[in-house]
Amino acid sequence: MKTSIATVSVPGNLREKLEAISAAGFDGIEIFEQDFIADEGSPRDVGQRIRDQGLEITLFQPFRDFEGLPGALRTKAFDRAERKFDLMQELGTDLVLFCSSVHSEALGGIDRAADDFRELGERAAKRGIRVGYEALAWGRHVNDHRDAWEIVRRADHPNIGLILDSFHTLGRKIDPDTIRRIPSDKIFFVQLADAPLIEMDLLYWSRHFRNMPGEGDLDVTAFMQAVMATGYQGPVSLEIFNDQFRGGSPASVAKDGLRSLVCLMDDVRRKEPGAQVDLPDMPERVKVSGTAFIEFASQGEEARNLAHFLTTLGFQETGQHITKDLTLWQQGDIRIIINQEARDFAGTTYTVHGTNICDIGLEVASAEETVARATALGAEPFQQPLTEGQIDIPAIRGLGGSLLHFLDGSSSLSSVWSSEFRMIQPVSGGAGLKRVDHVAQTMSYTEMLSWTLFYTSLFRMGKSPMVDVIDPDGLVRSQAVEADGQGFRITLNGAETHRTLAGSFLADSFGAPVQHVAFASEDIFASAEALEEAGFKALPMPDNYYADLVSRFDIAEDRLALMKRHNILYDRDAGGEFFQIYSRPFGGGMFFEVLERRGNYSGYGAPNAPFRIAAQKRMLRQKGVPRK
Ligand SMILES: O=C(O)c1ccc(O)c(O)c1
Ligand SMILES: [Mg+2]
Repeated sequence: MKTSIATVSVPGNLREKLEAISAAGFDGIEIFEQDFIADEGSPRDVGQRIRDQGLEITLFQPFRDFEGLPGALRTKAFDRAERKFDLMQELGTDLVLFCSSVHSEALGGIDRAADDFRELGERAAKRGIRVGYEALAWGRHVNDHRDAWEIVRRADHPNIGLILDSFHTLGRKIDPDTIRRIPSDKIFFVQLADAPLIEMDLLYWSRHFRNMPGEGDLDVTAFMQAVMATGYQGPVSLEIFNDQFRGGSPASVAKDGLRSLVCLMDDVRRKEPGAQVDLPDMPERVKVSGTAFIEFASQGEEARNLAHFLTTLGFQETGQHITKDLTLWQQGDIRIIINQEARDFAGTTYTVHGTNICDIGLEVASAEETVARATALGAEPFQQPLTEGQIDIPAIRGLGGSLLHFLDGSSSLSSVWSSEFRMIQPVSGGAGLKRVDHVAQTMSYTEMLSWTLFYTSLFRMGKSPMVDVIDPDGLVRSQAVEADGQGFRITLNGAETHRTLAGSFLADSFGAPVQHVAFASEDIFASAEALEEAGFKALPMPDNYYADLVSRFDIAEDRLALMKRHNILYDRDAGGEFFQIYSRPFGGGMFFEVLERRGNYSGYGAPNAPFRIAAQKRMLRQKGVPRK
């Protein structure tokens, strides 16, 4: 399988783009004409530079407004085509994309366009060039791949073929199965892009919101299944116009591109048994059933404060590591580790971020398969020297360089707690916190799609619709990614400015990955009592909040009084009810949340977010943290 990506998909200048695309491991590029024009090199030099990076030019694009023109305009279009053929020969590529015309004077008619392409095919053939025709979703007369195919079919020339682009087909809600009837030798090239479902003008949507397959809401898998069912064996190429990527890093955009492409093609071969996809085998997405542990890196006074904080949340120190400076804190099924080692991985993250969550342990169906799949998709396996008696737990790098460790039911891994920790007291019920409900990771907005792709390509996890969280000082976008069965949930919070609570945490901690952890209780009121007894101080919520709550929901007086007393926040959706208590901030702006879901409430209390963020900012100011 030949993998390719359009230069327009990657940020930077042409040199930076090529370097990143080559380093990511692509076989080729579609050279977007703008990127070539902006470069100072001659066509020959640029072509050579591309080949020197080990890349092939799979396509030159786009050629606009060719077909259907009358008289002199038609002659001019053919002349223009000849000039671009010259350029292609200098660059060293034989395939060009002609997109359907948007010219105000272009005339319609399938036969007229077919005649133009037949004549163009003759001219192209003399140069050994092939022309692919793509229906832009907003083309003036042709905006559907079925019409483009009919034109190509009637042009009936070996040098004229069809180019398919998932965005134009799926964005117009055209059934991708219509592709199955097209002969594969007439499909010259295939471009792939996904996009979030947003109602807007097709052209604007395409030029600003496309994203990598799997990052959006279009069924790119069904599209590619149909393409592969024809027997197509040509390049599979990403063509992504996206504003977030333009502001991102060339290396990570290119790397994500290859991850998304490999993941897509792996899905395609599983769902479309006839498809011939020559990719190395990899295990399928792995099921995550829960959070095995949350590990903090901390030192000295900060570590003592954290330990005390955990005590007020009902945790008890239950174990100590046999060789390392690690303490284990438990309550219900929750395990928290405080790692005070100065030298190993945790120590390094402490130096950079201060107290932070440096490692999350996940319970998965197979730890070995998780790492095998992650590696096949370009994630970085992690290893550090083991001390005597330490078990080698499979791990990879996750967000912000933090770690994800994987535990499964295999005997060696499941014995880690008993073999590596000396138990000092049994686990108690504490304040009734049962398990980790979710972990909230913070990142810059430009990185959000990347981490969504990371989780959904590795694990059996799905994303829920993005919600806007209104911070008094800016917008934070929040994307929940949830494991099938809901045993592990993560919210990805993308900050656009450092003035938001998420953004200032990110800036102050130099990119620490986790801002808060939420624990699930099965009786929030009992937990609130127990927390109070343990010395926990909730984030105070203003009376205005509760006055508004009673106006929006039917809440009995005595219950409202209890909620007010314990600073319990409330929400309800079609599935059920939701209660939350926030802690006060600690460390560099981290916090905990205690929550109870009743019925099938599936959200995260987004309507409460503006009020609790305002309350958190108030607390931080009272603590003397300057407002940015
Ligand atoms: O937005 C455009 O004009 C444009 C150009 C070339 C393409 O291949 C495409 O899909 C869109
Ligand atoms: Mg295209």
